[in-house]
Amino acid sequence: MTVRIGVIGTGAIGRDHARRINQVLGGAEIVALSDVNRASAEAVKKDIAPEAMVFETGEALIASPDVDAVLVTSWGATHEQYVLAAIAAGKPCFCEKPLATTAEGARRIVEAEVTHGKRLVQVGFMRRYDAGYIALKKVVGTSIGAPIMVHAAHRNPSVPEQYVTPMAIHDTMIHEIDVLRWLLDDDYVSARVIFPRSAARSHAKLRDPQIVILETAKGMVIDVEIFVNCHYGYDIRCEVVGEDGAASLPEPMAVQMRLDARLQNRILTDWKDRFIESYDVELQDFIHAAARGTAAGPNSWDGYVAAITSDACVAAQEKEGEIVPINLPARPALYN
Ligand SMILES: NC(=O)C1=CN([C@@H]2O[C@H](COP(=O)(O)OP(=O)(O)OC[C@H]3O[C@@H](n4cnc5c(N)ncnc54)[C@H](O)[C@@H]3O)[C@@H](O)[C@H]2O)C=CC1
Ligand SMILES: O=C1[C@@H](O)[C@H](O)[C@@H](O)[C@H](O)[C@H]1O
Repeated sequence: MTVRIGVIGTGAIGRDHARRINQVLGGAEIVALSDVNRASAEAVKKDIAPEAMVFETGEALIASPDVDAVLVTSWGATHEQYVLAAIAAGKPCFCEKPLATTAEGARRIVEAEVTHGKRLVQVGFMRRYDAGYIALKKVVGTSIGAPIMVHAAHRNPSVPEQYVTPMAIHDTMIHEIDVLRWLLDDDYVSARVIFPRSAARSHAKLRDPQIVILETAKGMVIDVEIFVNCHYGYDIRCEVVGEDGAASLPEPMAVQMRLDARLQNRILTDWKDRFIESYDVELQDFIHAAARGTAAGPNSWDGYVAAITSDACVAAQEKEGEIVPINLPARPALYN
């Protein structure tokens, strides 16, 4: 079966996901596109999916009998309405992070999916599909023994002036919030944020860098440095310290050069390149599940937990240095 997919939001990542579905992956084709900026959808049709229909609204795209499954890649604040519409239509839906911009919104999606009674939603936490994180997960709790601490860093070379302090959590660190919970098989119980002096390249409305300290239910302590104007490259680091040893996320493959009396490795500068294979694998997983009328991978519950944790981290930014508790409701059986 070829899964007929409609994409809502054809900006940077929507276009890239459309490209991978039509040109890289198997088992699906892009049949529908929609964007509030119609010219953007028309451009993706012209360049990537000439057979696709362009719909005036995301809701019309979801309702179309020609669409089997939906990709939501519009701005974060619009995700909830489209995911809820896809669930109401009984169609599998891949939603980019965040699942919703409020914990309340994510809870509404969980409730709708639970009422539907079957998984339909996959959240775009692609790091769970990254070969490096998968290899790291294999040694956590085995070769290095039970984990005790994690030291992680998320560094972007630069961000635009509109990027303000809370975005460091719900736009950027949300990836660590999800992947570390998955890596450690644990949940968070508190968050605390510490700000060093701001870097010279930071902006007026951004305190950058910052360090978030999370504690987990099993007693682990995690520090995550978020530095989004680090200048030198896109750098994702993660070291897990266990009872018997420590393990680090592998560096992305890079040719090592001996040049000009220096030993050199290129450092990537763009998240699109750093996780290119993970995006391919996550979407292939979505296609396989969608062909069976369901969803796999990170689920709505993971999106909800990430939203609750993000809110706590933002509260912790505002109460600099204070410990903010994180309380999770009971997990519905659908997500066990
Ligand atoms: N997993 C990952 O690593 C990444 C995830 N993202 C997520 O993907 C989403 C999109 O990000 P980008 O592509 O970078 O943004 P973008 O701004 O390049 O594209 C978003 C598109 O959505 C359209 N749009 C906005 N509101 C809409 C609505 N109500 N209905 C239909 N279309 C609408 C805009 O016109 C724009 O074309 C965000 O939620 C972002 O957090 C973005 C980058 C990386
Ligand atoms: O999701 C992403 C972007 O939206 C975000 O702005 C970046 O900071 C992340 O590194 C990237 O993976």
